[in-house]
Amino acid sequence: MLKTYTYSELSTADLNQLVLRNTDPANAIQETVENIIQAVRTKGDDALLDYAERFDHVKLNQLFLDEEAIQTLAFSIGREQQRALEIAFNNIHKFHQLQLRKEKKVDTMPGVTCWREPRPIERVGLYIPGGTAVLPSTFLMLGIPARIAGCREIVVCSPPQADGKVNGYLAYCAYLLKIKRIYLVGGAQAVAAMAYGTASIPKVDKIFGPGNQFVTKAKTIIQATTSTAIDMPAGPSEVLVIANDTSNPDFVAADLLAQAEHGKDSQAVLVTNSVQLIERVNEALREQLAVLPRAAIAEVAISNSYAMLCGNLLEAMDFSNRYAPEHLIIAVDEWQEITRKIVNAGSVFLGHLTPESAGDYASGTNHTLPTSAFARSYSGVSVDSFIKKITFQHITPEGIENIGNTIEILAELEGLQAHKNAVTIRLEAFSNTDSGK
Ligand SMILES: NC(=O)c1ccc[n+]([C@@H]2O[C@H](COP(=O)([O-])OP(=O)(O)OC[C@H]3O[C@@H](n4cnc5c(N)ncnc54)[C@H](O)[C@@H]3O)[C@@H](O)[C@H]2O)c1
Ligand SMILES: N[C@H](CO)Cc1c[nH]c[nH+]1
Ligand SMILES: [Zn+2]
Repeated sequence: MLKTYTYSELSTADLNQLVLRNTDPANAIQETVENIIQAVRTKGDDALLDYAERFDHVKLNQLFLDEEAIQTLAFSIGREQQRALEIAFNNIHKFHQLQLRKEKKVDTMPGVTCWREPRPIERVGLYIPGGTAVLPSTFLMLGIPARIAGCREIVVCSPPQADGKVNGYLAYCAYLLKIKRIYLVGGAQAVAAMAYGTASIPKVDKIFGPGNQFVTKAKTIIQATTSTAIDMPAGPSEVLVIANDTSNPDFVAADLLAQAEHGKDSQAVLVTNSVQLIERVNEALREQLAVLPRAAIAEVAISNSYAMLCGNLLEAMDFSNRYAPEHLIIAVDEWQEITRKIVNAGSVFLGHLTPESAGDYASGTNHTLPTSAFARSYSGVSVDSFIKKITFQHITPEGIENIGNTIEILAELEGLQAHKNAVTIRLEAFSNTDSGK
């Protein structure tokens, strides 16, 4: 089961190696993805149709589902599932709506007023994974903040299923989000299509959404080589659970497996000060894997995962901060005391009754989160991710009097005479006419 490392026995180099999640050491994925991007740029829709056949094993007649097709699929699902998606929609909406806060204007000097105003990113692309599992919840996690932000055009791509459509749950999310078209494109080719545009798929300003290694690699290449931005690298799922003798080993094992079942490249890390807990969690993992439908996937992920034995909870938190997990679960009685020590994490789950699945689906927080240690510098998706904040300023006659000389001196010391002149000319005009606007 989980291989075990002892924190105090590891050198800094060993620790760095353990927290490094380089999923493409031979650069094989990089090469594949570069080729896909190039094919989409040169062959457009034809390349997308070819890739649907090659990777998704489906021959498509057209690259999208229209409003009527979406409506039919949406209402083919059960009432219980509709209700659950609606409750999730409402909770996610409630949590995200609060993120639209108006900022105050500030007078930095009398007559010099500065402020910021939000404007939605006009054209956004949402990628909804659909390879090993279709994730309608991801559609809500991306579509709701995009709608709250007020984005004008929302382009949605998801891999086609075997019947050449998307599943009904995804269609029901489109209905809730008032999205009238879904493009049947998956993987790196979807990212390339939204970055460059094709005859069918509009080019967008920013691409959002998680995905497998091909999707994540495509996003990072697009970010570096085009003017299309990305939300963040949100690749294979990860969880780090901090636990001790107060933890329930069955709950801990369940949380580790919940992320392990996402994909063979997922990682689940247990950090604890208790050897006994590691043994119990291993036992529980065996029991739960025996009845898990996706055991074949989860077992590979667990074999690439590990337990870290620490001296105490502070050391455990220190390791967690180095690892910067996408999801951090603190499954101990003393969670309140150590929460203050969190420096790096995408989303945090506190106590024994807060499974990570709550945030994946329905509590309200966003599940599109930075992976591969990017939680050191990125936040998860929020309404802010769909907005630009533009700065504004206005200077009155009193203001230019107050600040003018400072600007002149600073422009002079940088040797930028034209900058200085833009102020001097105004001060002179103002002093000549004794008027200003
Ligand atoms: N970090 C987050 O916020 C977050 C959220 C949800 C899901 N996830 C992760 O998203 C991932 C979803 O992955 P998935 O595979 O199920 O779906 P996916 O939609 O990301 O990928 C499926 C596509 O991958 C492409 N593909 C498959 N094999 C290929 C190959 N050999 N060469 C080139 N392209 C190929 C195909 O085009 C296919 O349509 C999982 O790893 C999951 O952990 C992360
Ligand atoms: N755990 C994933 C983020 O890493 C999100 C998800 C969607 N559905 C289930 N889980
Ligand atoms: Zn999940």
